[in-house]
Amino acid sequence: MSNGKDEAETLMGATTRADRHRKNADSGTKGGNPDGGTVSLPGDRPELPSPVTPGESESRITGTVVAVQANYYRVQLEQTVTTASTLLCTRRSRLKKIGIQVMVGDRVVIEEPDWEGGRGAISEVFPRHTELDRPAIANANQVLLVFAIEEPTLDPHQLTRFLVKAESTGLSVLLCLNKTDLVSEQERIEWQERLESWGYQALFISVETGVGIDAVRDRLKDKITLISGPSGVGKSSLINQLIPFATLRVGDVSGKLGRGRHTTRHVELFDLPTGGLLADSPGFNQPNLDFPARELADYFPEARQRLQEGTCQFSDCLHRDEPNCVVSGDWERYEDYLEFLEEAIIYEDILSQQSNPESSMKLKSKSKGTEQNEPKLESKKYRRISRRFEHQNLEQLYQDFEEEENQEF
Ligand SMILES: Nc1nc2c(ncn2[C@@H]2O[C@H](COP(=O)(O)OP(=O)(O)OP(=O)(O)O)[C@@H](O)[C@H]2O)c(=O)[nH]1
Ligand SMILES: [Zn+2]
Repeated sequence: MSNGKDEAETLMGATTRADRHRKNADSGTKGGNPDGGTVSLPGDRPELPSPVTPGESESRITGTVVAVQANYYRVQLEQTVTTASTLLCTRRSRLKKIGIQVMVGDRVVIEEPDWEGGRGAISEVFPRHTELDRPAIANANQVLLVFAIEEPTLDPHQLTRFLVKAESTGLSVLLCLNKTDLVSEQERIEWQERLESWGYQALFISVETGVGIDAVRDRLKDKITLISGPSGVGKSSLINQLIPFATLRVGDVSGKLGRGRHTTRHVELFDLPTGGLLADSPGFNQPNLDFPARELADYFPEARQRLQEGTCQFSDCLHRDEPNCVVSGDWERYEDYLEFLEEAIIYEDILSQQSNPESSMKLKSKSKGTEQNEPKLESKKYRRISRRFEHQNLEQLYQDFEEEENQEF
């Protein structure tokens, strides 16, 4: 953990420009998504420093942005100055001028607090340890992926898709299997061994009986954690256990209000009584594989390990049928790898069409007589894509266009 003095010297807005801001967020990364949003870390996934720190010795008021609403930022304070634990803040126009955005999860400095009115102004933003695009969140440490072992029956293919999506964030992945009360000990052990062969030490829990909840609590302590998983696995029930007396807030966290078309990138952080913050991650609940194909192997621990132990003959090997490939072969999820690879290649095609406006974009008239490029949809490649995949990607593309239009920056 960096100390306050070091951080003060590199505070964004104090000494840096907007591009430095991005560079800070990306330091220590390898590659990342072409949209620049997702941070990728090296294969061995070192523990990220926790950005949720106790109060600093300096007298400055610091806190963490827990929600963004229009141009207001709700900041949870690190110091208890009065009884107020949060302030509703604006962003200093100086920050806006130099292009520094404020995200949920950012650690910030607050000026001119109005304790009675519960207001303040964000004057500086600390460098980010991580930065995700979807959902938009800074400084997250890990993804808590929740699945049920029964009701719904655990589907290894669906689980793999969620795991790959979670791995693609570059954050640590913590897998949690709920509803163990519904299966025999034998069945639980079989799953445990299977998941270990995939490279995961899963936590087996039952929200119903309370088994394993303390272990989850322990793993979330002092971290910023994104919770993810399909419907009905017990995420809301787990959150209720982790944040007592927060039923109303849990309603928000579980995303029932937050998964609308225009709100999918909004995220809110909730305080864990044992320290740490928990965020819903709406973007992961329909896990599109929206990253370059060559990155996919990094998102399978089994493939990652093979690549650490050996080297493929071709440096650009996609591990399909190339000769002398160290990844292809006899491991359980290799078929999933091959299937996802095709999907990732299609995603790359879509991206390259986007970046080549002449061939792939058409001008569409917008309101007030303006025109805008939009992707042509009649490409042959599109016809080969399954309808569901096509629909999801287009929806995302359109959403991105809309959001860019609406952005104030
Ligand atoms: N038997 C058993 N049932 C559980 C357990 N945890 C949750 N459930 C039940 O599973 C159902 C779904 O739980 P939720 O917490 O709503 O699941 P969710 O993941 O939040 O679902 P969405 O809100 O649709 O995303 C509820 O009926 C819970 O009572 C458990 O450990 N064992
Ligand atoms: Zn290979």
